[in-house]
Amino acid sequence: MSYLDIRNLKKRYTKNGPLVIDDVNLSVDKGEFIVFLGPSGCGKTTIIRMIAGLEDVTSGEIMIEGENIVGKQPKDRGVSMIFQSYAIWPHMTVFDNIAYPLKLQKVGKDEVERRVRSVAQATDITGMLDRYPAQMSGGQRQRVAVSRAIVVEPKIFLMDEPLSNLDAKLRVSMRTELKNIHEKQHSTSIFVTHDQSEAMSMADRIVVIYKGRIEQIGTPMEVYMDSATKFVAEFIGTPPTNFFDVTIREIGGRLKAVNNSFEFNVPDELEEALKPYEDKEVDMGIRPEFIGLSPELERTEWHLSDTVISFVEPQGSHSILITRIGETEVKIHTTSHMYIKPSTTAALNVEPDKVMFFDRETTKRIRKP
Ligand SMILES: Nc1ncnc2c1ncn2[C@@H]1O[C@H](COP(=O)(O)OP(=O)(O)OP(=O)(O)O)[C@@H](O)[C@H]1O
Repeated sequence: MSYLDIRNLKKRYTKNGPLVIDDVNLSVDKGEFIVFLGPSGCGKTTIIRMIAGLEDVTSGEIMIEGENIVGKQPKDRGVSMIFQSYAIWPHMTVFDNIAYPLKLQKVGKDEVERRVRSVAQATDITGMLDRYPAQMSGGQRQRVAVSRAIVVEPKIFLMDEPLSNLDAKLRVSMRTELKNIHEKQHSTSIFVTHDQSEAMSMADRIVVIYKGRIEQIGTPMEVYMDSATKFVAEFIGTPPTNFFDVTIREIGGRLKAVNNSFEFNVPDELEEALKPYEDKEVDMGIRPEFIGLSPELERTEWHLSDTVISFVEPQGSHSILITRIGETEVKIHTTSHMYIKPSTTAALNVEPDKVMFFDRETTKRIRKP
């Protein structure tokens, strides 16, 4: 049994309405930092509101340390939550804001003093305890909201897009701060975001959610390098994965992924997995950094196509090149500082073990058996 176990969780907002959460299962270990990642409307907020007890569960169980908390009052669940709009009270000092939940729990005065100061140290607002929220910046107010949520030492700390009201620069620095606070407090945290770079930089494990279902659970590197579905490969990474419509065919005794623009040799290790797809259409995905460019027109066994580069977007450390293969726009992320001029003709070769194929119907990755 894990620290938090979510089993067969389902949610309908109305009796005959759609299942907005459709059989979610998740186990979280004590001290983990979990990020729920997915597009707007996929159900992230609904799940954490059900954990917090702010929303009814249609069916399923939410177990914390082996006890099913479904049906319990929010205040009895040992869970704290902060929101996008950090609701702190304007008429109270920072100290009183943080102390408030402890006073509700009738914690003694000395203990309140000790815990507020200890949390304020972790969130780096010790010098501001006598201020009022109006005298603070957005980032500082969000730190007060975090302090107030963690001062009660919750079993689970839930955060619903807590950084989205902050400006871009502060957002990035608050990521590191929140992660630091998490490390110091050893809290078990669930953080909701639709921003994949926020998820990648903060999570121990990412839960990718789409249309009320979990697409994949994994470390940031796992969901990036080993995407389980077409949605995950598309949603994670900037620029996103390039996709091609291809048909699997045997040509000259070799399995190939074919369309009007290329005949690409299926990598050896995927031959067996792709054999049942012969004469069927599948989606082929390649991340922009796994397409190699040869202006000398050198073609390897894993040659995709020759092409003319249409646009170049220099990024300093690398460039993003934009081209077309047939009807498909393709983005290439160069791995060096080399500058390629627009209108350059080049051969595109692929790293064979980085090519992904997805089943058209299930959208799942076709893996070697
Ligand atoms: N109170 C409600 N009544 C009916 N439907 C709702 C209600 N709240 C949310 N929904 C629907 O449930 C689905 C999931 O919504 P939810 O807010 O959980 O998504 P989300 O992933 O958190 O989105 P966002 O990133 O935009 O906040 C959506 O289709 C939404 O329209």
